[in-house]
Amino acid sequence: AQHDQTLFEERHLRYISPLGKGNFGSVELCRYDPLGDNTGELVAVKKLQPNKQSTLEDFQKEVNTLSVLHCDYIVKYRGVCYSMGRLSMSLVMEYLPHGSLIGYLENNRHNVNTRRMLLFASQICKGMEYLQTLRYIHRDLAARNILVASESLVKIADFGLTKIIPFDKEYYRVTQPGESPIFWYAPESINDSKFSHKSDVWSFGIVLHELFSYCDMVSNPKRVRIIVFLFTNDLFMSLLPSPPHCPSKVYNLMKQCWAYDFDERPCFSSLGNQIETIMQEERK
Ligand SMILES: C[C@H](Nc1nc(-c2c[nH]c3ncc(Cl)cc23)ncc1F)C(=O)NCC(F)(F)F
Repeated sequence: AQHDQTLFEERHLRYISPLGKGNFGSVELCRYDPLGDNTGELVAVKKLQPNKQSTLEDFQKEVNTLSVLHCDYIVKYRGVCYSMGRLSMSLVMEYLPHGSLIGYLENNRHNVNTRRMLLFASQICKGMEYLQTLRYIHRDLAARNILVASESLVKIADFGLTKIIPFDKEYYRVTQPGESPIFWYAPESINDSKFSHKSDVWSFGIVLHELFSYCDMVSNPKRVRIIVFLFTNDLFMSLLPSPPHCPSKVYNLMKQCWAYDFDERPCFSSLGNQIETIMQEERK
């Protein structure tokens, strides 16, 4: 069947439109149409844009990472497409028409209620728990990197910064700090370039805040800059205030994720359980 095809021939990959720019490359909507009759499947194709940071080696790592991830809450790998005689390659992934969580929350405020946000949060937790079983750290968990598959399913995407934690350590120290927006970074990641499952948990707390504030906080960069200024100047980070109408139990989850000491932050399985409990109560 075409679905387990991992090699896509460039001549059948029809460009349709741009989707966006990621960490190291741009993603385009294409149709893989070997029959040439527009019956082929739509796919999201990530092309490497070599610049000072990103190299083919980084991109190859991203491809290798995604190709081994099999989880309902992670965007599906479809295969690769070589062009220019294997000199350049593209990553072919499933195309999810609802796009990223940021756009979805902005355009669907009315029908995204607390229960749906909790459902999305629990799915992101499950995806992160799965990643952790393989010792992967995402390092760029943010609403912009979450895809909406349907009104009841979200998936984690963009594994451009993902690293494997060495077997003998509980964290990964990055040599060259990238250009990722530090607003989602844990203190130890900003101060010591240290990344771990617990720094992903800190970012998850920010994603929870994005979810429950319909990504409003992100869209007013003034507030974001003030908070980043406070934070990067080693002043005590005034924790983000609770979003309007956010249940106090959910805000408490966020605050747990933002414990300054990473040992005090909950793990993803604990977060998942706490979210499930809150969901039960929301149902009553
Ligand atoms: C750089 C690319 N940017 C964008 N992608 C898409 C998109 C729609 N539908 C999609 N289906 C599969 C994929 Cl891989 C992307 C999209 N929409 C808007 C974008 F700005 C990206 O990967 N962003 C991370 C994430 F996928 F989580 F949104």
